[in-house]
Amino acid sequence: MRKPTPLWAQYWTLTKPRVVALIVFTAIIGMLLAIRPGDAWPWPRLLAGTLGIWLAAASAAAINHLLDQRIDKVMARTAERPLATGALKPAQVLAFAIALGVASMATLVLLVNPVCAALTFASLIGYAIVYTGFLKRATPQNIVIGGLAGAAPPLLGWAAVTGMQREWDWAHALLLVLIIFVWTPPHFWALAIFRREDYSRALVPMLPVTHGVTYTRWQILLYTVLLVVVTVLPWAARMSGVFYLGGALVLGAVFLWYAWKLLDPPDEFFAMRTFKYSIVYLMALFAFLLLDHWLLPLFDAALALEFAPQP
Ligand code: HEM
Ligand SMILES: CC(C)=CCC/C(C)=C/CC/C(C)=C/COP(=O)(O)OP(=O)(O)O
Repeated sequence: MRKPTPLWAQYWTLTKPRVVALIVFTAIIGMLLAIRPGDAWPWPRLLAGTLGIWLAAASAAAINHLLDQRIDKVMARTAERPLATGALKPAQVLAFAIALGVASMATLVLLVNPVCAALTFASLIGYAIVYTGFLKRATPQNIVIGGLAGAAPPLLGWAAVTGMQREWDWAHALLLVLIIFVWTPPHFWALAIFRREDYSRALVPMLPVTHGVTYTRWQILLYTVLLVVVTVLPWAARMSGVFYLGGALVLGAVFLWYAWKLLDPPDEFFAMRTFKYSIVYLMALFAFLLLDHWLLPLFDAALALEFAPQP
């Protein structure tokens, strides 16, 4: 007999821990890119910003569980979620989501800054209410438009550090948002192809259900080409250097290979492999942005010291 899942683990599931981990990772990278080499590190804002953004994303994820109970019960992938199985009651989930949301706003308003708090609140509403409550049920463009909320974290991180006061803050942070925004359709539609029967049974109008698999595969390829183009922009805007550019192009070439092969896949699991690669891709791309911003200047400084003329 299977051991029952402990109560704390049911609440932990509500926070979509793995998705939110990557969301917070992109927010932290937004923070670290906003600090220029030579600036002092604003540790209290970095820590409180990370906590506040995590709390908001976790609150949004819990609201998503609450509003999607009917859908989650019908889909095989989500049928074990705490509300679908009855392990938690809607009132418990609502209380948990409100507690996380209030804690998030208190942290961001009191310890970070109002710009970061307002943008984070807008993302929370964007995902939990606009995407989950309306778009998801209304149009196959749901994840394209709704993707804006999931793409916002680097901007939230950037705002935590700077308050968006300096020249170029918006332009640079929005480039990072644009990358995740364009990444979201290939990320999600690859999974949706594999899980299309789930969505069809739950009457959710995802693209493979409304427009078919072949059309969705072409859309994935189209967005992947666009993604490779937009990932060049941080280099073109002189925000990042050639180390980042090289990494982005290699990662992009592999993503293009997946998207191309998905047009005529070797087996039905290939869409799932493409989905998994999309996650590795985003983690690695943001790691390249960070290494390029922080490690290369340190390396250059060490080299300059080594070869500086001796007095
Ligand atoms: C509207 C935008 C998005 C949609 C519709 C979407 C959809 C999904 C779905 C349906 C799953 C499967 C979840 C599961 O089975 O538990 C998933 C997994 C995942 N997503 Fe997304 N996603 C979106 C945006 C994002 C963003 C912005 C990130 C991070 C920056 C992200 C990171 C992940 C990760 C890391 C997983 C794997 C979770 C695991 O291994 O359990 N997603 N996504
Ligand atoms: C404040 C802030 C940064 C908010 C962003 C919050 C957030 C958790 C975004 C993740 C996007 C996501 C997992 C969408 C899938 O929802 P779905 O309902 O289509 O997937 P499901 O079927 O797995 O529930």
